[in-house]
Amino acid sequence: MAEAPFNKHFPVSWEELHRNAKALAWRLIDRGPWKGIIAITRGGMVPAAIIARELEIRMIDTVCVSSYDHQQQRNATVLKGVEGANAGDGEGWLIIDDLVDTGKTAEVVRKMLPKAHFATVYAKPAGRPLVDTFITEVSQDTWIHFPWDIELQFSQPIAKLRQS
Ligand SMILES: O=P(O)(O)OC[C@H]1O[C@H](OP(=O)(O)OP(=O)(O)O)[C@H](O)[C@@H]1O
Ligand code: HPA
Ligand SMILES: [Mg+2]
Repeated sequence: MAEAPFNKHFPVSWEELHRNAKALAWRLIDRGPWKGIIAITRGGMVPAAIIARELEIRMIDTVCVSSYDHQQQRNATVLKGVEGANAGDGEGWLIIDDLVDTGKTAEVVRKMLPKAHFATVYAKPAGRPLVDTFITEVSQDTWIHFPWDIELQFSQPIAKLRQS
């Protein structure tokens, strides 16, 4: 498959992620009570932890899905479904992921838990119809760099960038 054309880059700091995940918790609190959270690994575990803390939810399970090698999308492969939580058709449960991009991951997980409420911090237009609640939309050609994938490093002065 050809490399996806991500023309724009959107780095997210830990503070920004925390603030946005907390904003998501504010949106979700009045739609509960929630029986528990299903976090989509791995990216969903960080916002899921923040939301669980804010909503005082201690029942948390995971659905383990893998669909990207860095920016290269593969088929969404389910490595583990919901096991311990007894979530049934998902009624009253929250599914949390960091983002929806093409919506492939969301599609697979929605089939497993059709009545669950699917929430993400970020959404791109193609995935947006599959999410019930999200906080920030970015364009389809933007790659979001999460804080766990990046580190502080030297940045060229703008003048130097102009010269190259
Ligand atoms: O809407 P989609 O096009 O399916 O993309 C969104 C999914 O891709 C990323 O996960 P990834 O499979 O890269 O695994 P990770 O969470 O372990 O990084 C992200 O965390 C979402 O789960
Ligand atoms: O924009 C993205 N950023 C990080 N992981 C992703 N997985 C799909 N799209 C993205
Ligand atoms: Mg993921």
